[in-house]
Amino acid sequence: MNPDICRERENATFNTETLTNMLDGSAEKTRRRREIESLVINDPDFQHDDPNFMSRSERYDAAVKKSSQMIMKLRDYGISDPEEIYFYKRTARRTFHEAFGLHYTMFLPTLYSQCTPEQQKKWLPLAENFKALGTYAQTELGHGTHIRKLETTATYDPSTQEFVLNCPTVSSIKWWPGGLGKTSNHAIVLAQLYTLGKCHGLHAFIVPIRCMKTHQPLPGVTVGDIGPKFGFEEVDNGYLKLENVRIPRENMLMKYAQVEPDGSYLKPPSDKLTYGTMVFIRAMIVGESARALSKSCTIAIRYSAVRHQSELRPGEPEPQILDYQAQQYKLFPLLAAAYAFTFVGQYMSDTYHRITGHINQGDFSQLPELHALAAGLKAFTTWTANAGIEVCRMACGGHGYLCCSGLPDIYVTFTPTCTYEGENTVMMLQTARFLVKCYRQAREGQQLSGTVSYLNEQQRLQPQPVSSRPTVVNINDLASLVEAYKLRAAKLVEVAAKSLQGELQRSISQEDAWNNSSIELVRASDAHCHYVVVELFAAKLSEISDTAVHSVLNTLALLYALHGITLNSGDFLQLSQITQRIKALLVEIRPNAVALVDSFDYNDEMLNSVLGRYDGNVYESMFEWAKRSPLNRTEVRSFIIFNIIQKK
Ligand SMILES: CCCCCCCC/C=C\CCCCCC(=O)SCCNC(=O)CCNC(=O)[C@H](O)C(C)(C)COP(=O)(O)OP(=O)(O)OC[C@H]1O[C@@H](n2cnc3c(N)ncnc32)[C@H](O)[C@@H]1OP(=O)(O)O
Ligand SMILES: Cc1cc2nc3c(=O)[nH]c(=O)nc-3n(C[C@H](O)[C@H](O)[C@H](O)COP(=O)(O)OP(=O)(O)OC[C@H]3O[C@@H](n4cnc5c(N)ncnc54)[C@H](O)[C@@H]3O)c2cc1C
Repeated sequence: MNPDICRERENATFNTETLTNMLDGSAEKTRRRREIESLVINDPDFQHDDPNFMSRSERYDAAVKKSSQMIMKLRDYGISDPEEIYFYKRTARRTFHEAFGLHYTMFLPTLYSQCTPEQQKKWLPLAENFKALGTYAQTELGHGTHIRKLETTATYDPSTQEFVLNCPTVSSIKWWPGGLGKTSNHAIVLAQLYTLGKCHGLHAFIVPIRCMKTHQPLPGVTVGDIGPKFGFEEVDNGYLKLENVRIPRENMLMKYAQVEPDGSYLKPPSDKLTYGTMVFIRAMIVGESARALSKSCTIAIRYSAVRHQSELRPGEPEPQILDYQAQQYKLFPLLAAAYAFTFVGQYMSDTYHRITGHINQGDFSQLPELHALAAGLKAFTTWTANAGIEVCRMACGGHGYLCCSGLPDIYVTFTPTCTYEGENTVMMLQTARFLVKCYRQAREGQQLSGTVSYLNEQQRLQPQPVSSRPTVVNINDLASLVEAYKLRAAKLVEVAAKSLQGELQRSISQEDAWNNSSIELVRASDAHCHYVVVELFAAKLSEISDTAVHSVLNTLALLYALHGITLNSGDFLQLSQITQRIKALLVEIRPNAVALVDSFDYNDEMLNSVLGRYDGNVYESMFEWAKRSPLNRTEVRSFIIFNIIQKK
């Protein structure tokens, strides 16, 4: 064990196991999670070479094999709890996505949430036993964001009681769905529903695309892989062109909207229920932001504890780079954000399941807030985590740029979360739409609830414009900082609403006024989400009984909130002493940095990083990894070079 990293652990002021248990929910949950992870770690079937040493085709084949192995093994172990399945899978897939990912994350959830009981009776056994292997095909070449303009059509033929599916133009070819190119034999296809000559907008259909026996494409189906990408090399994101493909009427997902045998259309309680799977994934992505950022912090901080470089004081030994204030200022606010997002991810998941429970009982009243919250927090946390992973990579110097550091793979796998499941700017604008509506309701005296109730509070407290009030902050008191973020959010929502109002008074259209206020609208949503994160971090602290853990997390929460003020100082009165306070907090966190990342409890296999190894023996393992590179399998690779040298 590296002596530096041993010393770091000896210097910690809290018990990492206590914090790990808190993050898991209990000591028993930690035990069970580790037990499941060890099933993968000790399984020779999952000991394979680094995918970075493989070609794309080899990586895809290996991913399919791994997905298949996981299915068999989970069955053999009798593991069926969704959270335990997730622990097993994330250990096995390490930093990469799995070939059957979309089947689990979107195909099955769509069947669960949008099929009638009769349709579930038919399709769930097929899908849960992987006879029907599916994906979620919504995006087209011409449209990803603007789904109301998707062009694929599903036209009902009452004479045969079938839907006829077509991609009428090049721009209507389905493009991007994960697992579509080579893996899936079915797809949930989002298409414009036409019946009795009328278009009823976007609806979801189960479409067989490959023969369940031969896996060959079915008649009228052109399908394939879209080619190499920035990352996601294990995933066969694909294209799908449908030409007069006929499916039975019963293949339209009819829990909310129906087409009768005669073609008559029964509309849903809300036309946004078709968008339900997207809200689910957005809500789950918040937790993924926390995991990607916490992994990156674990790697960068452990490496920074064992890396010695440069000279702090003449004549003294080279210090640990973690002792540089600049290095701490890079990494510790990200560590704080990783904890903040861990708590927000738990809150978002709980809120999603609570509200969808009400929706399943027919209460749709909280759907708008769920949509706005999931959209905003997905954008806010992925933007922060995406940038943070890069900071962690660069904080590791040259070695961070090696694939064996784990950081490039974390980055290329995570970065599309800013785009897929709702491009982040578009998502922030969706949240702004909800905030402006709530602001107007508060002005009219309506009582708001949930995460926007502060808009009432600000109206009641002081009638004058929020923006005219000074932001006085007690920088040592988290409650005071929460208030500052609340006031900032209220101020920026008001600024955005007034910008819209001003544009409208210039008698331009609502749509142009909206577009001309987009900068303020995005800033208002960002401020709202930032307040929600700070508020939730503070609320979590009130649940912690262990004084040592409470103290270290309180320090992180203060750092997160104060650092956020310095990043947005224009929205707060730049309090000069904040920087000094931040420096003091960095010093406070320094002895606990490694213990704080240890508490995330990532085993080496899942971290997949020679820099972030638990034992800190980075150089030895880097050298061993490099020697395994395929280029090193022979001493002389290119005889051309050899001949040139000989000719000299
Ligand atoms: C099990 C573990 C899971 C872990 C998962 C994490 C890892 C995942 C790994 C890999 C998976 C990769 C997945 C990627 C898959 C995809 O990308 S699928 C495709 C995703 N595509 C999108 O997200 C499209 C984005 N665009 C839209 O959602 C919509 O076009 C829009 C919301 C931007 C606009 O919709 P539109 O119908 O035009 O509505 P508006 O006119 O803007 O607003 C009208 C009202 O509708 C409300 N609304 C909009 N969307 C929703 C919704 N989803 N739910 C509820 N309500 C919604 C909106 O607020 C408006 O309401 P008001 O009129 O009252 O203001
Ligand atoms: C790795 C990966 C996996 C994917 N998997 C799937 C999948 O499984 N299934 C599926 O259906 N799709 C999938 N997608 C597609 C993904 O959902 C879309 O790419 C995403 O929704 C963004 O849409 P777009 O590509 O049309 O971007 P665009 O909307 O064209 O974005 C381009 C720019 O236009 C801006 N813009 C667009 N509209 C507005 C507006 N109203 N106001 C202001 N600015 C705007 C955006 O902010 C952005 O800056 C995947 C994509 C990726 C990268």
